[in-house]
Amino acid sequence: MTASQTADKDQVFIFDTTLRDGEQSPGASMTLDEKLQIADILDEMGVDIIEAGFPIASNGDFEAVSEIAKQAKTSVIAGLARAIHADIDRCAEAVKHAEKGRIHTFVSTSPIHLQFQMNKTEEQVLDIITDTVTRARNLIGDVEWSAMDATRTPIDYLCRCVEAAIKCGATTINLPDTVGYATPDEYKKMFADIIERVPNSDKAIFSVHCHDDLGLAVANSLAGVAGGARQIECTINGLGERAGNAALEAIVMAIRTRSDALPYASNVDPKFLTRASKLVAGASGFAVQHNKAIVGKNAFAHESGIHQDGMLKNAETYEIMRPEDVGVKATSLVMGKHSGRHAFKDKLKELGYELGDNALQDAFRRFKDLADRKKHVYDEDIEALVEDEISIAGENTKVIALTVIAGTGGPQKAILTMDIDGRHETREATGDGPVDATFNAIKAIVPHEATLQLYQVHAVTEGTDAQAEVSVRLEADGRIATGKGADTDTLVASARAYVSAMNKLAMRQQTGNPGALKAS
Ligand SMILES: CC(=O)SCCNC(=O)CCNC(=O)[C@H](O)C(C)(C)COP(=O)(O)OP(=O)(O)OC[C@H]1O[C@@H](n2cnc3c(N)ncnc32)[C@H](O)[C@@H]1OP(=O)(O)O
Ligand SMILES: CC(C)C(=O)C(=O)O
Ligand SMILES: [Mg+2]
Repeated sequence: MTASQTADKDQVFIFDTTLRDGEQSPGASMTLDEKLQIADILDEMGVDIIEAGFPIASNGDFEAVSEIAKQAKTSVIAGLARAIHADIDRCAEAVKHAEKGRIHTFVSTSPIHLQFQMNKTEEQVLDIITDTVTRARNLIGDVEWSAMDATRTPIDYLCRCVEAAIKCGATTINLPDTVGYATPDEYKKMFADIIERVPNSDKAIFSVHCHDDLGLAVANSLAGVAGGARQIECTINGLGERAGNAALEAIVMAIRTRSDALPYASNVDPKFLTRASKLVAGASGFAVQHNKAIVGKNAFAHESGIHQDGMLKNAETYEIMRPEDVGVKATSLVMGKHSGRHAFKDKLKELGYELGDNALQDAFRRFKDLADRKKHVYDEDIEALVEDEISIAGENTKVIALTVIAGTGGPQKAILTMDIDGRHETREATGDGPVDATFNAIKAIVPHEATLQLYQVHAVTEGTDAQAEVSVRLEADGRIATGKGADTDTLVASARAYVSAMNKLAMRQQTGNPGALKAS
């Protein structure tokens, strides 16, 4: 594989290490079946190289790399190996089933790693590089060599290591920011310097591999590419050691979306990104944070009124990517306390309601009140609210305020204020339970003799903050009327439902006056 130029854009190779570095996240172990599914989608989406595991680590890892190697259609399948013959041989054994296999061998180069992890001198490590890269190259034509902790390695020594690896046949040179320490400028300069100083640097493709300890993994990866690297090592959802690796989806979409500033091309088809993200989240058990770039639940969702208004006028006002390009069906305008009238009206239209100006204003005011009290406002909530609004529109007897004192002490007491033809009246009443007290308070304000035939409550949605939808059926003079009320407070919904039934009954008696209701 060689770096090529497509028109005015340089090709960057995407190297996915979800199944190796990603799986190194504590608690993210995946089964063989899950790994095969993930590898399959990575292959299909156009990932150039899949690092399928670390074959010496366990028999399970060996089997996973071998099986993925067998199933791969177009991707190169790589396995990781320390700078140890046994690791390299085991890796070669696992990737040999692939049409295109790669051994990825690595060794530490930084002073702190040489002293404490490896207990070796610089010269000893140089000999190890020569020995192990040569061994790998004798087993396979595609060898990647990585300088573990490259970004904390003195540049002169790093140049010598890279030179030795290329001399022994490494075709890819990876300079990882193993501990997520680099800044973008430093990382870019490191690549530019090494590529300029190392003899035969053009014989290998240089690769970035960044960790997110300082939240700079994607920025550093792109900076490394600006410095001359043409392979990017990354993971789906940024899964990986500690704070994770650079997120593949962010890299791919940054390159596509800002092709003006980042003149590179990748083979990855972004339509698969959402599916791949869900698959990895499910297999690893690491849920994706809602505000994660590209694949987070909120990446294409808007709740605030000003943004929703902008989105309805032109999606480019607040979105720099099209959701369908990354496999998301559509942008969602989430109704909540920050939403405005434009989005509310649009939502009503979607739900099949066309309200007049006044009804719309009333419904919007009630929606805002509801959103203040309720964490999630679902379509069903809005439907219940609008149905309630429609049923009381034009009624001249309305519930204004209700306070109920309930509990074990009894008797339960309701203090109710109602609007009757523009006049406010307040009464207190007790009852056998809070609903009975509430209905007695209504009767105290509007004395009538209709009888209650049915009282029914159901929750509009799930959760303790769900709206209650109450149905009340009243009967008078052989006529029957049913009223509905909806509110997060079951008693308020009950009062509304009762008053609505009362109003309807009065209309049916053609008096229009609930106070005129008589018992049959
Ligand atoms: C930055 C990275 O992501 S590096 C990859 C990290 N991933 C993993 O470690 C996951 C898989 N690892 C494993 O299953 C195990 O660690 C194994 C099988 C590789 C090794 O297990 P063990 O032999 O029990 O060794 P252990 O893990 O305790 O210690 C690591 C040994 O490897 C050595 N080592 C570490 N990196 C390298 C390297 N690149 N090349 C050669 N030796 C290395 C260490 O110095 C230490 O050797 P020592 O025993 O002589 O001190
Ligand atoms: C093994 C290497 C490439 C690595 O994962 C790192 O240095 O972070
Ligand atoms: Mg890593």
